[in-house]
Amino acid sequence: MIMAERIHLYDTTLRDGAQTQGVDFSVSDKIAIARDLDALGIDYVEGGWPGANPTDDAFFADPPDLANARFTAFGMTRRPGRSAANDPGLAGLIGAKCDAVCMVGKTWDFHVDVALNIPREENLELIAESIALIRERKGEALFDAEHFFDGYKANPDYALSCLTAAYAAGARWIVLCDTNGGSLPDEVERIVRAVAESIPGGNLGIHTHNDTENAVANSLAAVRAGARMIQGTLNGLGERCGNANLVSLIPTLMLKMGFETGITADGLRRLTQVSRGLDERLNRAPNRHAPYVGESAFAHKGGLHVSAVEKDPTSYEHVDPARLGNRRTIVVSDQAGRSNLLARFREIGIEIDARDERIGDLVDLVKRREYDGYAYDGAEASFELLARRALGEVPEFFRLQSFRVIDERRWNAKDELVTLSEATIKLDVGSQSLMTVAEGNGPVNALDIALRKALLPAYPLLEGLRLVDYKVRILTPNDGTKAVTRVMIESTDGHGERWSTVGVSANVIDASYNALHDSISYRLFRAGGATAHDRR
Ligand SMILES: CC(=O)SCCNC(=O)CCNC(=O)[C@H](O)C(C)(C)COP(=O)(O)OP(=O)(O)OC[C@H]1O[C@@H](n2cnc3c(N)ncnc32)[C@H](O)[C@@H]1OP(=O)(O)O
Ligand SMILES: CC(=O)C(=O)O
Repeated sequence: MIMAERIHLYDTTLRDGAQTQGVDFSVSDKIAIARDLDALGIDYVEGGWPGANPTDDAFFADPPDLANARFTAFGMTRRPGRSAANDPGLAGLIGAKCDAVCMVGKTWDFHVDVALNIPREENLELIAESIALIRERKGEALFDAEHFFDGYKANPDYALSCLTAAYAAGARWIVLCDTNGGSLPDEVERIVRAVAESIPGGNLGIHTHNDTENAVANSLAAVRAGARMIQGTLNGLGERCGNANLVSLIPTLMLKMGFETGITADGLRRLTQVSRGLDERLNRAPNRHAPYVGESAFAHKGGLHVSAVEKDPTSYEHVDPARLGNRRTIVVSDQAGRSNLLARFREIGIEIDARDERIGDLVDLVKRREYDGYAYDGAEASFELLARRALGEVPEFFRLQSFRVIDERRWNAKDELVTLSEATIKLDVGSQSLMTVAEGNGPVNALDIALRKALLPAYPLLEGLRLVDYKVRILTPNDGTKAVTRVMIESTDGHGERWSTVGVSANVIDASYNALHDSISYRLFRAGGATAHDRR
């Protein structure tokens, strides 16, 4: 049996990822992320730079126990004018509780001249002495060759002599860094091949940045040329435009290029969860379009696509989403055909004969409503109601007679400027006519409160219903303040269930009411809805 070649995965989310503008990990974030990476099967988890800030000091003073990964500290070669043994930076690395140390060193003559401002020979001493000391005191030293590709293009002999100094001093991995992120895949492949020939036996790694949107492609080019370690981050976090995205690289290496990594098939199925878990921690919306793990990565919208996917998913899927822990979704919109509707019906549990003529009517209705501004591909609950109403399955839980909303902006008794809204709503629930009034901090909030106040006695299960997201989009911007607006609402029942609804109107309050009406109707319908208002 031919054994697959092994790629070693080195994660720098907690160090280069922490250099992302707007990202600020706490110690507990770092602990949780390190554990996720370890459970995934990453070989090296770089925890940060001990000595650089109190968070990293605290993290390295009491690091998490990792079952598989080598917990790694990052730092730089010694400062000029000091011995390695007397360098405070190296002392911090030696004192850190870790299994390995990765040190960045200069390899571009321009940087040695300008940033360090020392003779080029001296930089070779910085590298060799620092690597040798770390190797002796910590067991494993890795060398991040900063600006290697720019350095090689400017002065190949000098750039290579820096690598040779690190290798001869005992660096286990020599990692070639595209620090400014400006290299292209053909250059990376050519240069890595040349290095592999110049330093035979050296374990080469690659560390790329995404400044030309080529960090993943550059990492793969380096692997083609012989690199066997990839440094990258979860979701491509990192300085400026980010680092190579390990979440994209891992499945490509394993499922397409046939490499072995420390990640098992079970680990791979955790990838979607790990990627989205990081976004959750950072309070960011996950990228729907992220390859392999995004919500849209296996979402089929075009009618032709869905028709074929229904027959065999491999017709429009390059890998099985289940292998990444992701799932297939079928989207209904104005790009849909009968197949989209039938697939969605199956997903939501509607049983209908594929030849039923109401399906064609519903396709036409969806297309007309999308033309008017509705967007059902982001409002699954509104689509389900539309479909079930067309099939006569949704009762009228309440009927609006009228609503009125008043906004008031005034100075209060404390001489502060306040804006308050008041909504009055009249509606029928069964044979009862009701009227309620409520105040809110804005017109939609007041309307929402008034609506629920009226409905709660008849439908107590609405108690936990909350709006978690509210988005307004102007659909006809050229109409100025007369523009048609689309409101998308995301609601929760307070027990983890979430659903999205949509409303469209030239009046933003009216559009909001439509979306609220669908949100409440959907909640009542899902609670068993086909019977009337007295459900509790
Ligand atoms: C390519 C990369 O992403 S490498 C990682 C970059 N990440 C970070 O910088 C985040 C953590 N850094 C820090 O907290 C701080 O920069 C520290 C604690 C490391 C150093 O802080 P300071 O001592 O205040 O120095 P400062 O950051 O202003 O400048 C860096 C110094 O290191 C020197 N230096 C840079 N690279 C190296 C190197 N490989 N070897 C030795 N010295 C170096 C610079 O020449 C500069 O020296 P100077 O002050 O004599 O001009
Ligand atoms: C080491 C590193 O982060 C870089 O060169 O980009």
